Amino acid sequence: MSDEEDEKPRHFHEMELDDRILKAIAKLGWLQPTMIQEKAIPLLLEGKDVLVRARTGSGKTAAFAIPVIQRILCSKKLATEQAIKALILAPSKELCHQICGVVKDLTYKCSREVRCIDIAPQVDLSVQKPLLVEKPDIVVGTPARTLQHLKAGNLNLKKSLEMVVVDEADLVFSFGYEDEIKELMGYMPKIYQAILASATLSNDVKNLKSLILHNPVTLKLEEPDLAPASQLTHYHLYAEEMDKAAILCSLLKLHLIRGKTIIFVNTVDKCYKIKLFLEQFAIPTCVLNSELPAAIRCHSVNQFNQGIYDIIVASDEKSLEDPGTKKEEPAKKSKRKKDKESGVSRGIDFQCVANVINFDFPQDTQAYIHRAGRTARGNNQVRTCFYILC
Ligand SMILES: Nc1ncnc2c1ncn2[C@@H]1O[C@H](COP(=O)(O)OP(=O)(O)OP(=O)(O)O)[C@@H](O)[C@H]1O
Repeated sequence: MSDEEDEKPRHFHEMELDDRILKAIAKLGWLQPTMIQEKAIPLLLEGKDVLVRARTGSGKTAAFAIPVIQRILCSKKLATEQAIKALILAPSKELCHQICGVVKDLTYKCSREVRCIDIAPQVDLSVQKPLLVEKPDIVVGTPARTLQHLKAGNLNLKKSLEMVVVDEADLVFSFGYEDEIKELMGYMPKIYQAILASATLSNDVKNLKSLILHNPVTLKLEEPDLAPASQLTHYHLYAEEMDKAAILCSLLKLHLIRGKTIIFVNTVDKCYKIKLFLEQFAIPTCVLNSELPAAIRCHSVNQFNQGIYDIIVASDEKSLEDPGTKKEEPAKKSKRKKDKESGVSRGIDFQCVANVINFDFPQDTQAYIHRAGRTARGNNQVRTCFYILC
């Protein structure tokens, strides 16, 4: 094969995928794999352990979900018994909900053959037990929740499990899941294929890698952390703190900022202040923060994605925690309960976002990257904007 042919992007239909997966991909409107999917899917189909490092919004979820589904469909041809084949771990309830949604989209032509359940919602264990007794092919959950079911004897992975995926691996340890992951390993079979997906290669990911992966291939794309300028434009506006709300309101009212918009702030209180302020000027908004119950957070993201609201005010105070401080510090001022398993700027797939506004300055480069990563996602070629008010 010539170099030129070698460099040509591959198409999904060249990856020897089941027809039902290809039909689902076509229904999603994905014309060709993203760069990380093109590289990761063939390796995963070969059964290799892979550490997938690619920028936020690059399509990592389908990069691991497609091979997982393909492998299950293949094993179904021979299997006589229904069994749990894949476990997907993610650090927040929103992400688990989202991953399960992607799997469901990709299995819409084979939903009887490949069943997936999300055990992250904090309902009583006994409510989910009957679902697990049916042995769905794929179980998605947070490490803590999965461990609870394993300890309660509702889940038995030792005999049947073939694949383990950890999504947003760099967050798993910083969410305080280190002990749970170590304990979880005791419930795994000796041999399984493991996949770690992460937007960054932190020390936490390296620790997780040595804990979970065996002789892995590390896929680290040589690409910038942020979407290219053809997809994403960055602007900054200088403003006094007290003028920022009025400026924001004017930009929206004058339609200088158009389309679906995420406004990031650094605290939960600010989230409500901005919402109330904008609503005084008849600008409807919804809010997202770690003090909202999980079901409401998922509802807010759905409402935004369905276009019921064009503006969401999100506080990503979780990502502001020092990743080095693994243990949760006792809340100093607020008596309100924050959900440890919530994630706002990390991994959430807000759909068709035209603008991201940093009402509060992101605390560090990673926060900047992850906020920016809520827009210009996948192969979306529509130009989007990232504003900073500082
Ligand atoms: N091949 C593709 N073509 C077009 N769009 C795609 C493709 N694959 C995934 N997408 C879309 O790209 C968006 C981002 O995908 P995904 O959430 O998997 O990214 P990610 O790399 O996991 O990001 P993050 O690190 O923020 O979690 C989604 O809306 C998804 O539907």
